[in-house]
Amino acid sequence: MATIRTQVRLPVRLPDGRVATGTLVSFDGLVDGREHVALALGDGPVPGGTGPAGVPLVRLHSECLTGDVLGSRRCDCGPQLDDSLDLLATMGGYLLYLRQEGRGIGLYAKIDAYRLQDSGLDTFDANLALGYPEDGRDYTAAAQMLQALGVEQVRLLTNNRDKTEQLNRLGIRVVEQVPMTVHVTPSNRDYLAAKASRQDGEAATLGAATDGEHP
Ligand SMILES: Nc1nc2c(ncn2[C@@H]2O[C@H](COP(=O)(O)OP(=O)(O)OP(=O)(O)O)[C@@H](O)[C@H]2O)c(=O)[nH]1
Ligand SMILES: [Zn+2]
Repeated sequence: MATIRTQVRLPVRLPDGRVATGTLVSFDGLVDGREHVALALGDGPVPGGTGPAGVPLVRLHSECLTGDVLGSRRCDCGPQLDDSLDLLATMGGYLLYLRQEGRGIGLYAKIDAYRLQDSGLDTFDANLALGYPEDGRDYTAAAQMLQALGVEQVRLLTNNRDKTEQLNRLGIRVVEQVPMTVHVTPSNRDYLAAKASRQDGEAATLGAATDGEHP
């Protein structure tokens, strides 16, 4: 069982320039020993909003240094992080920032996988060619974090059915899977297409937005 270790107030700049007051939470006892954090935003779920009152909106965001920090256009993690912060600040809820870089294989391995993708493999075959699973992410620590936060039911912001299924199995009830906008650019088109065709249940074409890019 995990417990809350520390919580601190964290003002965060939202994509539109507004500043929201969040609370950053760290944990003791997480099963994988990684430094995952939760960011609580807003005043909690809005009664009478789009979902059942009292059930918070939650985003499980897997770390992506290239997309989240450096603005890489090879994936759509950065714009999806922005969308999540924007929505969570408005509706209230939690961002769980999970240290699962490269779908769990780590940053250097992801960079190796990118090099293989540049020679023709898709995102999943590149992982397999390096001896890694297509997607090795386990959300047990995420479930522990939610339990420590006192959250037993969630409206989960994702297109990835594996997240929903794992959380349900781990005792966190996903009452609704809320789709994310997919941000398509010329640089991530093949990556998103591979995800859509290879991941069963991935609603990757839902709400697609074409983001401008000047090569
Ligand atoms: N190994 C590997 N990881 C990648 C690649 N591109 C992005 N990632 C990682 O994938 C993770 C994000 O996963 P996505 O598949 O984009 O999205 P998701 O979290 O499964 O699903 P959503 O909840 O719908 O966003 C991050 O940890 C990224 O670092 C890649 O080509 N190879
Ligand atoms: Zn990414």
